[in-house]
Amino acid sequence: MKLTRLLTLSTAMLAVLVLGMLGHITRDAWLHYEHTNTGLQALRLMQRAMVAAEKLSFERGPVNAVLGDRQPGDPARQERLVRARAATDLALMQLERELQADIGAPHPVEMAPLYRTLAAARSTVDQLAALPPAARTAERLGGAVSQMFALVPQALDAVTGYTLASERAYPRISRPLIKARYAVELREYAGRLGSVLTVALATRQPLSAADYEQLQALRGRIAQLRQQMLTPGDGSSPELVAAIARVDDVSLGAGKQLVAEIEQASREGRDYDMDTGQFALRYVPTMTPILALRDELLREAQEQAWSDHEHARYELLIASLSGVAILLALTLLILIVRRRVVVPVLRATRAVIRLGNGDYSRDPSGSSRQDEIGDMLRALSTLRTNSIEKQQLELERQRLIEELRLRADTDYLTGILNRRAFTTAGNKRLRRAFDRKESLAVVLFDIDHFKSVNDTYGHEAGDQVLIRVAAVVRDQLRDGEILARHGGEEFVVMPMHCSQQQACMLAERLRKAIAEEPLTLADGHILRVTASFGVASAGGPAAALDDLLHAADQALYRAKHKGRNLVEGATQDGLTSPA
Ligand SMILES: Nc1nc2c(ncn2[C@@H]2O[C@H](COP(=O)(O)OP(=O)(O)OP(=O)(O)O)[C@@H](O)[C@H]2O)c(=O)[nH]1
Repeated sequence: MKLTRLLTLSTAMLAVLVLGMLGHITRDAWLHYEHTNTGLQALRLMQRAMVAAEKLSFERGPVNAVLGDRQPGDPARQERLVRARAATDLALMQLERELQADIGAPHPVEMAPLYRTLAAARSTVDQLAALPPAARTAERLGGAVSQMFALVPQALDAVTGYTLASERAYPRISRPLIKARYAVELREYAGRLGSVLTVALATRQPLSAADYEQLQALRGRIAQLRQQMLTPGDGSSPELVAAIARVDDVSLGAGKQLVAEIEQASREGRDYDMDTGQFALRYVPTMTPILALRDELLREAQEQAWSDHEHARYELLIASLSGVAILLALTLLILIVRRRVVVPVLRATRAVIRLGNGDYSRDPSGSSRQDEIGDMLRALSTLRTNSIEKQQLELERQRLIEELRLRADTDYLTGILNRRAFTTAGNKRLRRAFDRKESLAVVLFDIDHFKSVNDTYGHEAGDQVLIRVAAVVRDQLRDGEILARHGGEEFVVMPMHCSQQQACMLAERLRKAIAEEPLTLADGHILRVTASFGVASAGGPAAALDDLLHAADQALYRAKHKGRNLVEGATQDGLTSPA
């Protein structure tokens, strides 16, 4: 697998793994954060439901006052009832508005039935209050009070439901929430304690046996709730301890005392020194410390919930930022590896391939990096330099070999082929002519009276004559026609395939050219030389080169003998067949 492909695959796999892991962590953090958001909303709903329950409890005070009032009633009492009902309606409306938002859990309160029950209870109260006091029988009064009692449990159900939802999101606030709910219940039962007296106070009758029983049960429940509010050493804050002390002092102290006084008067058969309205005016304020206690507990729970919520938000932020940082770091790492390792390695690979193919055009070094890759590139650069030197040496060697070969084949004086080279080239051409069944001829010529040139003008002049004659003949020949110095002042020509007659014609042309060419010597002398030619050809069954040369030599001898400066062709007798 190619390195780039491997890197791409590894990068993709790593990215998938890291993204998956980061996605999982961030999703968890997000879900936890969402969970705490839901918890906060549940907490708000719980508070609203608590306030609604409290207002429903509170409304019973003015109701009792109106039910025990004369006819026509006291406007102040009416006014207090109107205000209490408005406060209840506002609390219920706020609860309903809060419910509009979806918290992702079934709502434990149905507003429509609550509104219906409330409307019915209020209607009963208003009808009863409109009657003359004598017509308000204990039974009817008890029914109205019971209808008012029935409202609060519905709100308390909502409180319980939202308390559980809040606890799920914030397990740590479980204890203050439960205690706050106890406080709401405490307020309700303390209220009921006063409401039990309504019938007796309104009708100016002693408390019934059922009233005593109910009072007893309520006191037991209140004592139980009080017990659960504060257990020794449970780490409650000083503010909470103070709030409970105030409940003990005011609600459970003064409030209970007021109820006990009415109860005492009832037992003794005395007339009550207050009606329902006066009782409510004194009794209802004693329950305020319970609400203060509830608010203190809620404040504690809220603080804790906000702290947990902030922590969840912080964790989500950290998870998101860490994810982004890890992704950035990974991307940077991959880019660095790609730039600093993969790309140079690929460059080095291409350089090695180039060097292997003998392409030294580019230097792979080009880098001042001090790591292993830099070392490798420098080593490749050195290899390239060495290879270039080696290549140059090889070229030089080839050139020298070629030069030596040329020198071995070349006559040192005239620059034309020497006898050895002619023998090789001539034999080759003769074989080819034989294969192709072509005729071939040789022209042998010798400078006439050359000894006298040497003798007259000196050996060097003789050399110049040899050089000039070779040049003159060379100019007369076409490419492919061989000219060689056969020895001394003797030359040989092997034209392209031609007959003896054609060869004789060529020889004649050469003879004329030599004879007509004035030769200027170094000392200024001009002389003319002639040459004698012997021509021999091998047609049909070819002759060996030596035989051809021999026949040509014989013809040349005859030319000399006949007076020189002549062309003489060989006779067929002068040839022998090749072996
Ligand atoms: N200057 C010079 N002379 C050479 C060279 N090779 C051979 N000779 C001379 O060529 C001469 C050949 O002489 P001969 O064989 O007698 O022939 P010739 O004088 O040319 O007379 P014919 O061939 O009969 O016309 C000799 O004097 C050789 O010394 C050479 O390379 N340079």
